[in-house]
Amino acid sequence: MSWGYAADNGPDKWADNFPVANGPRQSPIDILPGEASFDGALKPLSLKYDPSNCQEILNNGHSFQVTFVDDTDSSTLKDGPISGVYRLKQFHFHWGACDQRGSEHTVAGTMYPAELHLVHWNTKYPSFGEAASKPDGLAVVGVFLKIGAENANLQKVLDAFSSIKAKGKQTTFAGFDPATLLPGCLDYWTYDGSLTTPPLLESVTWIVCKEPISVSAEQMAKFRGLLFSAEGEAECCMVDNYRPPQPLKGRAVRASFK
Ligand SMILES: N=Nc1ccc(S(N)(=O)=O)cc1
Ligand SMILES: [Zn+2]
Repeated sequence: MSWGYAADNGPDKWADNFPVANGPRQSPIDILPGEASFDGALKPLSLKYDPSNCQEILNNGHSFQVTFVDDTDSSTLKDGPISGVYRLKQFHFHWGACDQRGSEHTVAGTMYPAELHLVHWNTKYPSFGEAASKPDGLAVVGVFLKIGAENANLQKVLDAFSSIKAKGKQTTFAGFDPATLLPGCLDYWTYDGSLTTPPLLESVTWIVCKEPISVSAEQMAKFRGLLFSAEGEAECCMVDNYRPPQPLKGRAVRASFK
């Protein structure tokens, strides 16, 4: 049986097949702002995305993701805590069955209803797959979602959900600018971590934005209409697809802001 988020294959069982689950730099973590150290050497994030690189949207049975063409440096992340050029590969979300849970990172124990992950890979390596096994291979920008006003930019993504309700469904998704999902202020916390789903590879420089973006309660309900299950299987709502915070194990969390 493959990994998931249920009692019999969820986060507490992942170490059975992926022993790195108990490694020294696992993600997510609970971010304690009072213990994060301001680092004046941290640069502002430089995110430059080309909407024409947006390719498709798919339900992979764990989340939905929007995938980008990554064969040129036209959609990249630079600066911030990283050196070199990282290319955008995909973005996806994690969310809860109710508005009180769903994010992976927490802030002083506060859980948000959802969390956006923009996944980038270091172009010093030949591909995402190669980069994913290197300690400096990936950089993921995390953005919290908070219940508030309807988010018109996010709605463009949700409008595609009818075509990808079940696991394995995908459809063309063109011309979307992921920069429209970023908060106005790009202050961030950063630490060395991992993928938050199997294979849980310890290759991610995490960059978690302090400022959330808004999502309406009705929009969150649409996330919960997606299915973990494939067509023809017993329907299982795609909710609570988040890993809880993992031990910090001595890692430093730095802040780009005072
Ligand atoms: N296999 N690819 C993955 C990419 C990103 C993440 S996450 N949730 O850490 O951004 C997990 C798996
Ligand atoms: Zn993620």
